[in-house]
Amino acid sequence: MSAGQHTLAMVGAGKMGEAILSGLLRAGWPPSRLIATARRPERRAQLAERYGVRVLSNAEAAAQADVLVIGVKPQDAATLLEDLGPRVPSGKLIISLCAGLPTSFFEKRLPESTPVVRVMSNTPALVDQAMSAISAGSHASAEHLTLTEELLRPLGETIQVPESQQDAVTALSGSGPAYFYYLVEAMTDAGILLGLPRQVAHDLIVQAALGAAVMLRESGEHPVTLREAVTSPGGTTISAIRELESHRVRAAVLDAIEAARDRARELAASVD
Ligand SMILES: NC(=O)C1=CN([C@@H]2O[C@H](COP(=O)(O)OP(=O)(O)OC[C@H]3O[C@@H](n4cnc5c(N)ncnc54)[C@H](O)[C@@H]3O)[C@@H](O)[C@H]2O)C=CC1
Ligand SMILES: O=C(O)[C@@H]1CCC=N1
Repeated sequence: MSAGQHTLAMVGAGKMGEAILSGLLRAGWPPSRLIATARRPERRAQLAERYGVRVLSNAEAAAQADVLVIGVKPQDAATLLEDLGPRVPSGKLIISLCAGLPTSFFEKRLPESTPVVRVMSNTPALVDQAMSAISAGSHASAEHLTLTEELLRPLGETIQVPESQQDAVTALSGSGPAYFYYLVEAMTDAGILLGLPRQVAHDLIVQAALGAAVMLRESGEHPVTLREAVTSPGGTTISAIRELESHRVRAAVLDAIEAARDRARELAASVD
């Protein structure tokens, strides 16, 4: 069955859920085949008004949709499934967006043999530039993986990874946009330090980031080669690079991303 015939429920439609729902609508999904659930009444009203999707209870969503995407925080997943898990009818595909939680976490809380696919996406789904990494649980078939890829492809790139790599993917790519925003904030502050108006500094950095990203993707060159092309002998860039090196920024990046990977593991350990 192709993605075009399914009804999808976003169970816990927060930031990621909204990014995915809005992307599916942009890709041509009719609102009648999309369902959202949310805890707060104001959020439920907002989703119905903003997107025209059906906003139902979790149990109604599980009954009516054939693909259930779990978009709650990892810390809320056990509570959600305690109530919902036993009520999920057989034959549904469960797609989890939850950082850290293994497919086995869901499998043990759902009716036997329920197929579960684990996905780590990221917020650039809002502009169809996500990277969604996909792994099969023990009852998910190649068809379930293909269907999940079809669902997510309008939102950006997709890649299949072994589930053992998902915590690393989460640290690198799920959280990745935040690292770039953090760098943009810091670089904008540097522009202000040097006397530029905030908006000018912001615009300069955003365009530099965009240009660098497009060059990385389209040139196929190694980042070192691209950086060397900017770094003139005796010029300005090497003076900045020397400071970055003396502050051990590369080591800080390695440590930061390892800490994010460790946190994904902790989230899983804390809920079992
Ligand atoms: N925000 C991000 O950049 C990314 C988040 N993720 C994962 O996506 C998931 C969602 O993250 P966000 O969208 O940032 O969180 P969020 O807090 O914005 O959204 C979660 C939503 O689930 C709702 N919810 C919680 N319990 C519920 C229940 N029992 N029934 C119905 N709704 C319920 C909350 O009210 C909220 O609206 C998390 O598991 C996170 O690990 C993955 C990749 C990137
Ligand atoms: O910070 C988090 O836990 C989520 C998962 C990846 C990105 N945001």
